[in-house]
Amino acid sequence: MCYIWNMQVKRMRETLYSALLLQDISFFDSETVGDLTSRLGSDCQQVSRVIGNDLNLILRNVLQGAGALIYLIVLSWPLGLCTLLICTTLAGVMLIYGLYQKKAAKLTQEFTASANEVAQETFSLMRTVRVYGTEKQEFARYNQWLGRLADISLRQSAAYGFWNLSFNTLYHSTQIIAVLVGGMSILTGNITAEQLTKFILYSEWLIYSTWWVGDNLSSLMQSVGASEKVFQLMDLMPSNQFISKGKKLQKLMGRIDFVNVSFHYSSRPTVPILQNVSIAVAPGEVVALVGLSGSGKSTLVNLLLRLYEPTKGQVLIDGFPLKELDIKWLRERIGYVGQEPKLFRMDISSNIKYGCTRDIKQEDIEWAAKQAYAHDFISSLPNGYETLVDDDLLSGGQKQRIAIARAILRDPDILILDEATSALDAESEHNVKGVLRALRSDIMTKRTVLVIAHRLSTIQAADRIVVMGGGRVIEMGSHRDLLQEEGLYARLARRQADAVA
Ligand SMILES: Nc1ncnc2c1ncn2[C@@H]1O[C@H](COP(=O)(O)OP(=O)(O)OP(=O)(O)O)[C@@H](O)[C@H]1O
Repeated sequence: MCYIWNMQVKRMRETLYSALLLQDISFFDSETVGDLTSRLGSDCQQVSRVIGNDLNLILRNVLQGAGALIYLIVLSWPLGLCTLLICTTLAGVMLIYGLYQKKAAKLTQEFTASANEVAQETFSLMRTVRVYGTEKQEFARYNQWLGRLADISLRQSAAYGFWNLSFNTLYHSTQIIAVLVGGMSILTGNITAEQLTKFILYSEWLIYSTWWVGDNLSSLMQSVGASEKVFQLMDLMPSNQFISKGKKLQKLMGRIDFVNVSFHYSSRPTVPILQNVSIAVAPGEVVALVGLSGSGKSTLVNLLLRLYEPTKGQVLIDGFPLKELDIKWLRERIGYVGQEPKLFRMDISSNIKYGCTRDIKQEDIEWAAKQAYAHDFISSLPNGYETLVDDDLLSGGQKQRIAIARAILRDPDILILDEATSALDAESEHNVKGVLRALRSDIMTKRTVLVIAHRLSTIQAADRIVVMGGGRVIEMGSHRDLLQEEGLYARLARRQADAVA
């Protein structure tokens, strides 16, 4: 038992390692959360059972059956061959049954993963479900998968019944044949009554061994069906960025060049997301990316973070292709605040110092929180910085301020803000913008900043504004220049001004 448990933990560790530490982010785009979690849970359990239990029992019964068969043939070869024929038929039925179980196990895993996915999605989107009153629809969606699972298990029971019937029929046939053929052999004096009794006992032994092998083989096949996906995952080649040791520069200056970059997501190979994008960002420059929703701004940032590789062109940092740089070293020097910061279920201090590799003191954490205007609300929480964060505890703006504090504490050479202030009220946004301005203007810690924002008021002071449309750069310049150009930026700025008025 302990051995099987250890095996299971080992498989779970290997599976998680393979997914988390060796795969690119695109791997997670193509997998559902339910599928991945069931691989870690029930699939790994099945794999351990194969190694720890089924194989052992199969081997023991094969040896026992082979011994019994040899003894039977020695006792009486015609009777031995009849029993062998029956056992071969039984093995044939067993094989078909085993293959069916393998297929059924695979479907069971898939349906369980889909059911888990629906349950996880419903629980995480509970507010939306409540507000839209779709509890019954969600229940029906879940039930639909459970129905499929029930259907499969019904078929599995029917197959088991067929297998049991075949076994019983063939088992009793052996006894009938033994009595008939054996009785005639006694009459003709070929064997003695004692030999026939031994024969019946050993043939029972053989057929039971065959049954045990069959039973364990079918559960082995089920495990193989379930474990295929675990092994597929463990066999995946690790991503290049984790195996090749790249360059570590003495100092990151913060120059960024997107050179003729084109990109599409592998899940939608026919939809170009970026087309021949070329942008050069000087060290210490603040560049804002604006454009309509879906124009590819976040994707460009994803390429800079090397979450995806460009399909054409390249991204250079300080003149070096991203691929040549040590990815861990580079990411340690980049601060990133995303659109909807999700916090970890840890205390606030741990969330702020998350991913920081240098030695951090509590004063540093509080300093960063003060800079991000998060200190006051954190202090008012019952346990202050020790408060455990759960998703309902903090508002969107408060989470965003914690994420900004995390980026500030990192003291990055390149700061990326993807709609980082979208959830803040006007006053907090003004305050945080002040901090971000200070962060980049400090001569000692001058850093390159890439800002994505829909609220154009956020980025007016940027050194340069890049306007994107349909995956291309369509305008570039300062706020004032772009207003004069009368293009998309000017139109967007006018619309936002109208909306405020
Ligand atoms: N992981 C993904 N797989 C497939 N397509 C994706 C993925 N992420 C984004 N896309 C698609 O890429 C396009 C560009 O998305 P992106 O998030 O880069 O736009 P954006 O300009 O940042 O939009 P927004 O301002 O709304 O955040 C969209 O059409 C989006 O549907």
